Amino acid sequence: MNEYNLNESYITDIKEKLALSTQDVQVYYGKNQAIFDANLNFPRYKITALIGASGSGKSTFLRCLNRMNDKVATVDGEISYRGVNINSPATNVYEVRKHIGMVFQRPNPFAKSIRENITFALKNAGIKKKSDLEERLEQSLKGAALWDEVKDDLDKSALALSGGQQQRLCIARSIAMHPDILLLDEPASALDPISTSKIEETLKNLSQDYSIIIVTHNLQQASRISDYTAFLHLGHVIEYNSTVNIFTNPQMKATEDYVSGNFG
Ligand SMILES: Nc1ncnc2c1ncn2[C@@H]1O[C@H](COP(=O)(O)OP(=O)(O)OP(=O)(O)O)[C@@H](O)[C@H]1O
Repeated sequence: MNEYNLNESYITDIKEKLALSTQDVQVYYGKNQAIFDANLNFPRYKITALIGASGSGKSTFLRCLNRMNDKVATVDGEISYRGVNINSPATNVYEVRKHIGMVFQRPNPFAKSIRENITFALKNAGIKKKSDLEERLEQSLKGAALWDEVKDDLDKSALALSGGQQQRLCIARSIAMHPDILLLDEPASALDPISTSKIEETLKNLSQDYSIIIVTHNLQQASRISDYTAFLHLGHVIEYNSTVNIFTNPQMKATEDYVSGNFG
């Protein structure tokens, strides 16, 4: 395996409005440190991809951004969202997740109807009026490009949908809560190429209204859909730049090797 200097990095300065930023984030699983000094600024209404080899810490880092690591890891440092350090123990985790939603690798709809998958959390959040629920249902299914396929089957089980449709339902479930930021952990890796391209198109459209951070193994996917890309190696953010620069003009040897397939 090639040896790279983990203390050198190239992190571009984001001049746009920010959705979220991390300062000196360190993550430990017991005594093992999985993320080292992550300082990243995520721009608003853009898609940022996290790339890197297996075990480089992409999912660990993503999961910090809406406190999903709370019970499994120790996360030090600050994660700033609208002027608040959401990594502080004083911050209400449920409140954080209303603003920062997450979609996982495997589609995980509830074993309920399509309608209930969307309305369940809304009802829990206090939205009771039928017309409001119906409006959110339609809006979010349209946002996830699923409405036309399911509008006549809203009371059918979500589990009867295809994998790709289930994943778009999970995206709809997330956006129904009107979050600001959407985190996605390899949302298309379990899907066929047609479903993958539908998800990519959906995310591109959603980035007009949401700030999106996506973990992907698929370098073509990162270059197709993201505006910025962070390359992680062994828990270190080695390079962060516009996606065009990461793929055509990488500043660090490790990034160059990774994007050109000469890594490892
Ligand atoms: N729940 C956990 N407990 C202990 N160690 C973990 C846990 N989850 C991840 N790790 C370790 O943290 C490091 C980073 O793992 P992580 O899953 O974040 O990497 P990744 O880049 O997302 O990998 P992949 O692409 O394979 O999903 C690895 O060394 C992994 O073994």
